[in-house]
Amino acid sequence: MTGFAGYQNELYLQGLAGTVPPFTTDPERLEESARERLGPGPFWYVAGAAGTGATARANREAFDAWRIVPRMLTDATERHLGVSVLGTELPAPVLLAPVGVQAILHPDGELATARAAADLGVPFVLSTAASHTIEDVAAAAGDAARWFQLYWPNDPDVCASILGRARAAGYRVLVVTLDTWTLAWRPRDLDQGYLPFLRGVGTAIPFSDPAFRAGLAVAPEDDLPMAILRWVHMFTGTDKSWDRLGFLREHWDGPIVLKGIQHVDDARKAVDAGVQGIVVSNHGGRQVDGAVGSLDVLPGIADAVGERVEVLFDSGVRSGADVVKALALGARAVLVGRPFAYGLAHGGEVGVRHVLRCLLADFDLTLGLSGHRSPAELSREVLRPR
Ligand SMILES: Cc1cc2nc3c(=O)[nH]c(=O)nc-3n(C[C@H](O)[C@H](O)[C@H](O)COP(=O)(O)O)c2cc1C
Ligand SMILES: O=C(O)C(=O)c1ccccc1
Repeated sequence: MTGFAGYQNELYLQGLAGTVPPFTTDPERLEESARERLGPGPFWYVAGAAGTGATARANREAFDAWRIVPRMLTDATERHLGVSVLGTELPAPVLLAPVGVQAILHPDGELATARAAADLGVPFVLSTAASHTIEDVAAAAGDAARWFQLYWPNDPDVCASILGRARAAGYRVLVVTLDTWTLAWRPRDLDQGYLPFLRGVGTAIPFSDPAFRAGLAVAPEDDLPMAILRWVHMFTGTDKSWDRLGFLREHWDGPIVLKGIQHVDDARKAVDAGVQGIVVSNHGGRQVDGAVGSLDVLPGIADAVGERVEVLFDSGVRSGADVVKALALGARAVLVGRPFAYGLAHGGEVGVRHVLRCLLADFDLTLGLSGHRSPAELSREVLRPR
């Protein structure tokens, strides 16, 4: 067995030789062991969700509401997992979601994640709230696909400067996150008094930005709280609107993807705005409590937009079966968040690579065993409601 499923063989052969994998292959156990490794601050910051956690639960329930109906004797021994996303061939329909402040999980943070992703050819989406700069992460990623996620600063000079840096450093796709113009009510973080951002973790990009620094009376190194406050003010606020997307278009000549779409009408507005893609996402349940599961809204959105924008999906993807379900319901590819963050916490680059290889192997095998040779063969016919 070759391809991504080869990781299964590798692990069995290691087992034969008396060794077991350095980290668990099971996503739930991985979360448990991340909890043991990390302090409560970082662990709950990553694992936590908005309010009562109802949306994060709804994300998982939405996956559980669908069941795969396997087909036999289809000869799915040879499989091709590759998909084309926004003009690039990816080895599999999986990307790493933008996750900020990765230095709370491992000192190498985004550098380690970018290396692991590059090694597998999986695109890594760098968050504006990263712990390393745009340029350093680009260097770590080498030739691999680079995507940049924007927390859209109110200050146009700072926004233009950050976008210019990302373009100059070779990032091609811009992901604009719409659902986090302020942080939600997150009781875990409030009870712990833990927000990494307020400790200056996740500020590498603004603090290294000439336009941002030019607006400060005192350098961030000399007055950290003031610089953090200014940045928080800059990326929170409600002055964004659909008509202002033109500003981003003027400053970005590659594909633009809007992240955080949950309503069919917003998906249609994205089409009208002329962007190239959307991420159907509720931020892993971290923003609106009591919201609909992200997978529940995917089919309606996919139907509404058709081929006019590329539809990506995230929030709650944990297994190969989840990837099959999201693709069958209309996603071209999925992004994963927390699982790779736990991998990073376990072993930096090696941990992220392990988690990714597990997910890709699981997807490869689930796709094949359910009778399919490629993502293109997945449609709603493959699923049944529970
Ligand atoms: C710790 C953490 C930090 C995140 N930071 C960002 C971020 O900086 N920008 C962003 O667009 N999304 C961010 N997200 C949301 C993810 O991109 C993604 O939407 C979400 O994690 C998907 O859900 P999952 O964790 O269930 O896979 C973050 C998520 C987590 C868990
Ligand atoms: O925590 C998050 O979900 C998130 O998106 C974020 C926002 C600001 C800084 C770091 C992460």
